[in-house]
Amino acid sequence: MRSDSIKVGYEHAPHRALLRATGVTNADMSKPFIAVVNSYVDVVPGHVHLQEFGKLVKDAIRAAGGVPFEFNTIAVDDGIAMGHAGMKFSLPSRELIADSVETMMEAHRFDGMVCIPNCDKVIPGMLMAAMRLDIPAIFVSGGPMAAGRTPDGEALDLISVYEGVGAYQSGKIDADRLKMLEENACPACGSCSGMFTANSMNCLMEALGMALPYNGTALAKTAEREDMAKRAGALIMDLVEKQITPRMIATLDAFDDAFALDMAMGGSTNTVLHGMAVAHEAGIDYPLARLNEISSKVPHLCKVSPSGKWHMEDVHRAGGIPAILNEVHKSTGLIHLDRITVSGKNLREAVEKAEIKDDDVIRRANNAHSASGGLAIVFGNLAPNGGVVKTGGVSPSMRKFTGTAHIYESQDEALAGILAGQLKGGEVVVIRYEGPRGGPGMQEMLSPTSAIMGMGLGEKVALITDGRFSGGTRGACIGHISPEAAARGPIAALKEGDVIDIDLEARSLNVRLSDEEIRQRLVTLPPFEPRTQSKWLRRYTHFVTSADHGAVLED
Ligand SMILES: CC(C)(O)[C@@H](O)C(=O)O
Ligand SMILES: [Mg+2]
Repeated sequence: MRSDSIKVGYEHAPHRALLRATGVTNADMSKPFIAVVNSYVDVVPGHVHLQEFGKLVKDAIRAAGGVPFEFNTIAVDDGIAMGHAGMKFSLPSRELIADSVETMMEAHRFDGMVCIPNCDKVIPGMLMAAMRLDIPAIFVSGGPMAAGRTPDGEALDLISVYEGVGAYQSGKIDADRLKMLEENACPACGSCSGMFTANSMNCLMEALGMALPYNGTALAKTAEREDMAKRAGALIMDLVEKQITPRMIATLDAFDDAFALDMAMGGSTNTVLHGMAVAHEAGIDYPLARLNEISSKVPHLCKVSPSGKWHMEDVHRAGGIPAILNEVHKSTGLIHLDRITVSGKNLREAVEKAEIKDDDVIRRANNAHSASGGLAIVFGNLAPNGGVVKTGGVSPSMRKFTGTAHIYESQDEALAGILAGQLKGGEVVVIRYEGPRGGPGMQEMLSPTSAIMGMGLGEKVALITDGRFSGGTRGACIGHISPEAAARGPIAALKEGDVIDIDLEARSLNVRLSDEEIRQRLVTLPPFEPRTQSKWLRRYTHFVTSADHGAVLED
């Protein structure tokens, strides 16, 4: 066992002395040492309940013959970090989590790990570490929050409040309504209840094979979720015994299946960024353009908030991720069912018998929202290396749009301008210098996109950025534009009033300028100066790579 290198032999008497002081007994010394990688923090509703949740896992490990050792990662609450300088730290926290899990696992030679993520960056951070280490691992998430309800029963979620801000600013709702939204949108612990980034990633882990069936949809603090924790604590012992490791599970076929699910369920655009980063750590160079090939073959079957009225509890009730995967399998033949998963069984075991129990929530392929998937990658002279859009969240009238550039040099400037009523309609809002290096930290633009929707401008303006979006963003919003402005991508060449053409069917994003004009404009720009005094973020800007490679740090 890996852990023999800290607990076997006379030369490890000091190590054992220390382990005894933590409560390890003589009998424990011959057992596998299992890390419980928790992410309990008080400030995130998706993590506030994970202390007792982690205990369920530890007890199960011990009952199955292992010795559990729990440690914690950080967890950023994107919704609280949103709309101010705090959001610059969100994506970089993913790298801190990956590196800290690697550090703890390597320093203490654990034999396996049960990872307990839930919200946005914690899932990819832990998954990146699991792929990097390639030591037996299983994931069990903290679970989604239930949807909120207005006093008359209308479903609410965090995005209702974000869009409420724009509606209040433009006089569409009063202060009492905004207060009601604030008080009712998030009823309890769990990851915010729509198909936002946390739930998207927790669902993708089922398709990847790194989490048990229903990991993405069984609500937090339910008997079903707690049973999943207990099963994960027992299953890690089998994975260690059989030496089934993450890279044996998360193969290229597994990533293809995860992105096929993403297309069918209309996941957050962040799944593209994080999926590329996790694949990179698994040693797989996943080409961004491959997503369009998958999107063209996989129907969009499920519209969950912000793209529709359903929430995770509805998806669970309707059959969950296994039911979506089964419908994709039956209608496209694309899903690789005979792949091993952390359950010790093949994907087929959970998927083939799964039925759709409510075909309003999970549509059948012959009645899909669209024949192509809910995400797309656009290319063109503004995005030579790609841009990402959640097509499932774009209204039909905005899938083809031409507008004049209204340029903001930062998210803060854009939010202030939008809320001050600067937009009239017919514009393409350009928010630049918010890429991985330029921001730095590639902020999510939920505040500006929600303000646009809340002010009723969603059918009148589009928005493009080298930053990224929240899973709660909807509308004609294209993000992750690569190369970013700080890397002198063409988005840096744009001037106020330039005419921009967006065509989602053609997967294109272009400005009506010649290549020579773009080149001329770029060479006149001054050298880029990092825009942060933060020591950590300054270091981050030196190592971060482009969004089309997952914005990972250079190896
Ligand atoms: C605040 C949210 C909804 O978590 C957002 O940050 C996301 O990425 O979905
Ligand atoms: Mg987020």
